[in-house]
Amino acid sequence: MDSDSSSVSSNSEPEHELSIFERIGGHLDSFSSSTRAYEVERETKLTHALDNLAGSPFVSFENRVETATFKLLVEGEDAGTWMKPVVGVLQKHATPSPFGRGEETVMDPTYRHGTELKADELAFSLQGDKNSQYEPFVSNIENELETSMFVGKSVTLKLYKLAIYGEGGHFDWHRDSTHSDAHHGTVLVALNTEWEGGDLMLRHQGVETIVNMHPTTYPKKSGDELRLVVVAFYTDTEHKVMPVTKGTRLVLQFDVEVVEQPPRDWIAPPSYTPLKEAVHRHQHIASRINTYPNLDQKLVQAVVDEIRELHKEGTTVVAFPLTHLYRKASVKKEYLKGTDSALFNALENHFDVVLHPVLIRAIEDGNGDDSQEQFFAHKYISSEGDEEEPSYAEGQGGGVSENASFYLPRASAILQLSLPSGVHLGNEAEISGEARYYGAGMFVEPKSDEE
Ligand SMILES: O=C(O)CCC(=O)C(=O)O
Ligand SMILES: [Fe+2]
Repeated sequence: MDSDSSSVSSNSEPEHELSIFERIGGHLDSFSSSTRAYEVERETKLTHALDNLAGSPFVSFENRVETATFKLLVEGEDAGTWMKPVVGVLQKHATPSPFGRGEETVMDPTYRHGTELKADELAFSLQGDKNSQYEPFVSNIENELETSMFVGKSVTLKLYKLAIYGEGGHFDWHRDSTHSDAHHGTVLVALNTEWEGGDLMLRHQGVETIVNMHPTTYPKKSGDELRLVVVAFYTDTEHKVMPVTKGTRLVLQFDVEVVEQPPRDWIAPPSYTPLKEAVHRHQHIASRINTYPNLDQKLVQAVVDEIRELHKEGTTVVAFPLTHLYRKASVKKEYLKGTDSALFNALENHFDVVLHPVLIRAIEDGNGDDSQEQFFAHKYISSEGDEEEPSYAEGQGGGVSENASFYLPRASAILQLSLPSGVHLGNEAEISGEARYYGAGMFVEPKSDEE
């Protein structure tokens, strides 16, 4: 196993942010009981646009399903297992890989050099073999993608081919062809062979990332367990395979088909409330999945358009959470990170945008099976009074702001606003309900000179 290739970098830095948050959590000033609440809206066009922006353009993770029993059969012939493939048998049946240049499909070893086996030539278990873990392996990947790249959608994996790269094998920069309207992603999984070189490179918004696809071994009492690395990217992500300098690289390629549907319960039992589920998802991603920021201008524009629409319909203040956590004093334009910064800059061209620390309050409504969480957002106002906002500080607590809403996405921001249990909040007794979520929000109004 070659372990010295570049490793995947992660931008999620959740430990860091949560620990900052934990530190400031102890010092939080009291909430003003006079702040008006913002009604929280979920599952709207704007929250979906924010979810799309929060979706990572590519991810990688280890699949923990045991693959040792997976066989490899080519046209019925035994070609070993995923753990120990018999390269010679695979090669015997494989055909050279072409690629599309304009309208033509061509062979050009200077651009692409490798062979492949199509899905219908392959099988992973003998007929009637009931012990195969292949189904769980696939659904594990589907579930992970529904929490990371395709939030709020339903995902199906379809085996497309097995790519074989011997010494000198490579594939220059390209985007994958799509095979159906529903086909929006590619999943790659390298089988357990020895190879050097052959790095997979991904390019998104001009930023190149190298992903180490070598399987990892996990020591277990019952013997070492092999864990395969899963890489997934949107079909329009440019990628490339560097020349293999030694050995053979075998890569399974799957098409990811995406359906607009509520996702399966990937981790949460039915009794889980949406926010509990969100917290789980965040912890899960933080500990298991490498994600990357998405700064796609089309997705940013979709958010701009949606906000304009809401203003037109009479919601004068459109607010939503930031993706990252910040120290309270750092909730300022100049400190914004990644997507938050890109979005703020884009919105500022069209609207008046204000940043403000926010608390999301969840109130349990009813009990037992009928219990539902109701959400309210509050601007966090320091007890020093220097940040009081007259328009939202009048009246007694519990009032709901009119013509203003807080839009809570499924995925992005609220996950990082979630409070680790056990952190004590300064003076939470002043508001009813359980104060669990902190962070900051963007408050977007029409430009005042346009009114
Ligand atoms: O083998 C790989 O890692 C990727 C191959 C690829 O990009 C393709 O065949 O389209
Ligand atoms: Fe490709």
